Amino acid sequence: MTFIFLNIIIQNYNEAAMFINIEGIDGSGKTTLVNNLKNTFPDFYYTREPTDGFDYAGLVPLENEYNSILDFFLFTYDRIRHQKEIKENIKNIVISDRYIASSIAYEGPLIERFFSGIDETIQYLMDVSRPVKCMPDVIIYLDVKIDTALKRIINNRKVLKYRDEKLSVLEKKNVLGFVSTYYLYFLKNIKKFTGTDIRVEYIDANRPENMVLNDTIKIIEKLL
Ligand SMILES: Nc1ncnc2c1ncn2[C@@H]1O[C@H](COP(=O)(O)OP(=O)(O)O)[C@@H](O)[C@H]1O
Ligand SMILES: Cc1cn([C@H]2C[C@H](O)[C@@H](COP(=O)(O)OP(=O)(O)O)O2)c(=O)[nH]c1=O
Repeated sequence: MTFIFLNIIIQNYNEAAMFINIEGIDGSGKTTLVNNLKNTFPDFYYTREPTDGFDYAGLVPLENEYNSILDFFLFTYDRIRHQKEIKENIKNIVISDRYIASSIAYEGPLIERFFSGIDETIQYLMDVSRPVKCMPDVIIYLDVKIDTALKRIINNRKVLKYRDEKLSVLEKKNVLGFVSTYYLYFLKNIKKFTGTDIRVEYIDANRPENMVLNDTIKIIEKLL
């Protein structure tokens, strides 16, 4: 009996590893941070959204007034398929470059027009996200000034993503303003919207990448 009991404890312990999301607007430095983390914590499992199987062709141009509803469901469909990969690796520590908070932040502002405001919008998006069973234990948000992020994207010729090719820099700046508002509101009220105790950590990502990395390492080491 003891052996079975011990085995259950070990199993639960393994499943109780950690799922960390790295979030932030385009150009906040998520990909750079994740690449640096891979050198520091090579044994963690790294993933990202949109996943490699994402249906970019399904996205509709921004000018289509219903694009955000369709985009939200495309990203959520991608996330539901992503569950298997996360569950299979959760015995370890899983780090995802973007996850559910990205859908709230990017699709929320454009869907708000169907609702009375940000609260009702986010509540709706979380309701239709119920098939997403893996929720993060920790969200690390890279907080960056929009102008700083835009400069990084443009200077490094990081094409404004698929939906953004047609946007002027000013329009993209405007979009990222709404995205930041939704990100910060969602994260500030994370317990209300998710019903779970997700730990949120904010990192000043305006600073050089080594400082962002060091802060992140300190956060993760405290969690281990
Ligand atoms: N802390 C930083 N300071 C200055 N430049 C950075 C920093 N982090 C990333 N960059 C640069 O900014 C650009 C966007 O970074 P990236 O990691 O791709 O951002 P994201 O994945 O959040 O869109 C890259 O060219 C990268 O080299
Ligand atoms: C995961 C996700 C990403 N996105 C957007 C954010 C990015 O602008 C774009 C592509 O993400 P990504 O390839 O990660 O670009 P970035 O380097 O900016 O992080 O997809 C959503 O709109 N909703 C989502 O659910």
